[in-house]
Amino acid sequence: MTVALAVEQVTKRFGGLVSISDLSIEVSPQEIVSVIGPNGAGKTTLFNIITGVYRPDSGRILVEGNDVTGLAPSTIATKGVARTFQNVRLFHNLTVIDNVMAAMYGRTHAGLVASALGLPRARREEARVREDAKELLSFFGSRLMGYRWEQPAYSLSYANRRRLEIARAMATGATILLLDEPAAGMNPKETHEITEVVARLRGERGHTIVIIEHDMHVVEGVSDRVVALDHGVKIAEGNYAAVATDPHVVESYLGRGTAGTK
Ligand SMILES: Nc1ncnc2c1ncn2[C@@H]1O[C@H](COP(=O)(O)OP(=O)(O)OP(=O)(O)O)[C@@H](O)[C@H]1O
Repeated sequence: MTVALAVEQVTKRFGGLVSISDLSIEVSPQEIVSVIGPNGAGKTTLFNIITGVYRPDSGRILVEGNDVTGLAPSTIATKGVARTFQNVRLFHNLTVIDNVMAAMYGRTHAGLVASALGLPRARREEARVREDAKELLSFFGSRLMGYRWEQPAYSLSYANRRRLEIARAMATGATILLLDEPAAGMNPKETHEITEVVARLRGERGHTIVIIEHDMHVVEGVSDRVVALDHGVKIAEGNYAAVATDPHVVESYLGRGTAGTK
């Protein structure tokens, strides 16, 4: 089976600092892989390299076997990779449904401009995209129900804004989702829900998922495999139990008491 996402011997330096060092990770289709590690370990840099924000100094990124290293972020997005951010990024003045539709327009024919001009074909397409957006939002059940669809994003609770960010990533049509700390800032109930959402993204929608997460309950709950980074180096990889008890991981990360506290 083709590997969904491959990070091959990637190194990234910023000046004298090696942020990612000779890192290799393979993610199978519909696998959920968590990336853990202390602040500054290189987790966000890894996402930035996969999505084309940064070009690695060496190494390659393969999506479904195709080399995407050095391609523009917008091009890599069309290859089926979408991400969410640690700090939520939405169109805050747009409604919930318009946020989702805007993400979908990247893959429709009419596009936003034609739609804004109200051309007939564009109107038909807009109606179809709106239905797709509603169907997609129904994935989040009562949390993003009908009465919320016309509310501006800024009026949503923090947890709902995070859900909407995931909805937007799904709306791009991506198969591979990179989720940057989806449970950050959430209370225990919301954290539990997010764990279920991540599992359902794979189970019901067939997504392949890479997740950066500090909350070890979430990591334990969702991961097929865990990769631990420290100073840009992979220090452990395996199932949750193996990585969470790995002496190097305990010493560099878990032992500091920084994990699972958010
Ligand atoms: N654009 C940049 N310029 C210079 N240094 C950078 C840049 N981006 C990241 N770094 C450095 O690379 C290292 C890894 O940072 P990164 O943000 O990837 O860590 P992280 O594991 O995501 O941390 P956190 O848990 O705090 O988000 C850090 O030392 C950081 O200062």
